[in-house]
Amino acid sequence: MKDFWQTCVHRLEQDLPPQQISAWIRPLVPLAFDEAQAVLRVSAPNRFKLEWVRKNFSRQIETLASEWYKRPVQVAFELAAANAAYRAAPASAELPAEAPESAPAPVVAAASPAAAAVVDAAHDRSRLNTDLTFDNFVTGKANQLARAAALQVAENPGVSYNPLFLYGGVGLGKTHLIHAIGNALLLSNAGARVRYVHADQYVSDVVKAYQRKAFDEFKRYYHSLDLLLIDDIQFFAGKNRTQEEFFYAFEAMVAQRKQIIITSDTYPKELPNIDSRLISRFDSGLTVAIEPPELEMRVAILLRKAESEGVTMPEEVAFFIAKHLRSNVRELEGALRKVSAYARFHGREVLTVEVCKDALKDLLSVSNGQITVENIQKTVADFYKMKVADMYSKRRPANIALPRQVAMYLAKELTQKSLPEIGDLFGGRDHTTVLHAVRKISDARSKQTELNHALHVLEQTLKG
Ligand SMILES: Nc1ncnc2c1ncn2[C@@H]1O[C@H](COP(=O)(O)OP(=O)(O)OP(=O)(O)O)[C@@H](O)[C@H]1O
Repeated sequence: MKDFWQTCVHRLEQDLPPQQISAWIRPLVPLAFDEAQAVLRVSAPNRFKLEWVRKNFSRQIETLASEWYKRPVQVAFELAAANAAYRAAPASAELPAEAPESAPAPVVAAASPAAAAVVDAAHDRSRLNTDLTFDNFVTGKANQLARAAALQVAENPGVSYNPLFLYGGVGLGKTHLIHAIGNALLLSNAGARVRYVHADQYVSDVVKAYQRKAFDEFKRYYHSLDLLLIDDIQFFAGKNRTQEEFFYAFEAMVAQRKQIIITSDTYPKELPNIDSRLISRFDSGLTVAIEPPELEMRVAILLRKAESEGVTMPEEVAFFIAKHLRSNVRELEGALRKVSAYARFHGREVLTVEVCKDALKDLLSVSNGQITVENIQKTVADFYKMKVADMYSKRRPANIALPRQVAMYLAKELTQKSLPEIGDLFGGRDHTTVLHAVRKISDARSKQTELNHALHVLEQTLKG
């Protein structure tokens, strides 16, 4: 094992420049070779290094290991024990430790060992996922504006659009794009203070700061950032203390030309239960939508993701999946995982349309249009013993309003219809009424067992 590793490093030294060897290869520690599984375990000192090495050097190391052990060897990278323990600590408990350093680190090129150490530390603090970059973000009509704005902000933080407000439906790449901005900024300026935070986490940080009477530290930390990426801001709804704190952080950062990027499932004026002074701030920079991807883009995404996972996907297969699954990118990723697992399990080396039809049977029956809004209205009306006509009527007694909202929720969940289309099919209601119903039922479902059960029965009935 030791001999192998020495030889491996020696061989890599012949191919790679010395800075890369000292930045990425020397910090690795060979742990063990598992004879039975032919797996070589190697540890990396931190998550950033681990991901970088896995992406950039694992093939070379695997080839060398396979030559040495005379059979195909896989390399498994893991975090060094001390760091694994650090990563496992709850995020919010680390808040005080993340207080800003006194001076920004200098801008450094990412390849030198010193630079690598700075980038590592910055990534660990920032909570960025280094896998989400501009390079692997597929662009099409649906997101080109958002991507262009994101690039612009990554290149000139704090001076172009502040805040940048990105909104769109679930699974369309908002989170991906804001991580890409953070990663790009850290690559060009490893000393930048970047922080990604989900709105929920921010809310719980506010609560903890309140309990520990640590608001000064909390404020100092957030106000000192160069780039704050805050995801899913709709989760601030009704959280008044959080909104107030965020308002101060926002004002302080924008005044110092520090960049704020916000994502949400809807545009600022549509955000329910958010203070109007915050809403007007959200809208004061640039607000851009990310739309659902069009067919060609869905195909491109599937092909790109398949390739990066080492799956050979013929174009006709990608077209088949993309034609049937239209709503979002997360759904496409799920389909790709399902299809490749199915093919592996059934020993089918080549992905074909037939394999996809079998593997995606459940998903396809929903998106094939077998479930229509009319069908949902009838099924829900039967279930609640009311007249179908009340689905379209303007009457609003509670015994009608709830089933109608349930039907709207199911229409959004089980069909490809947009909110305005659903509104039309429910007696010409506004899309905001549908949105309200979808949110209300989805929230109530997570809290009320009885409602959840009813929805489950309805879903099963509709899916056949
Ligand atoms: N244009 C794209 N190119 C490549 N991958 C994408 C693209 N858009 C989305 N993805 C991938 O799809 C998945 C879902 O995207 P993401 O989490 O960014 O969605 P989101 O809009 O933040 O959704 P949510 O509102 O549910 O948080 C991620 O794995 C992401 O990497």
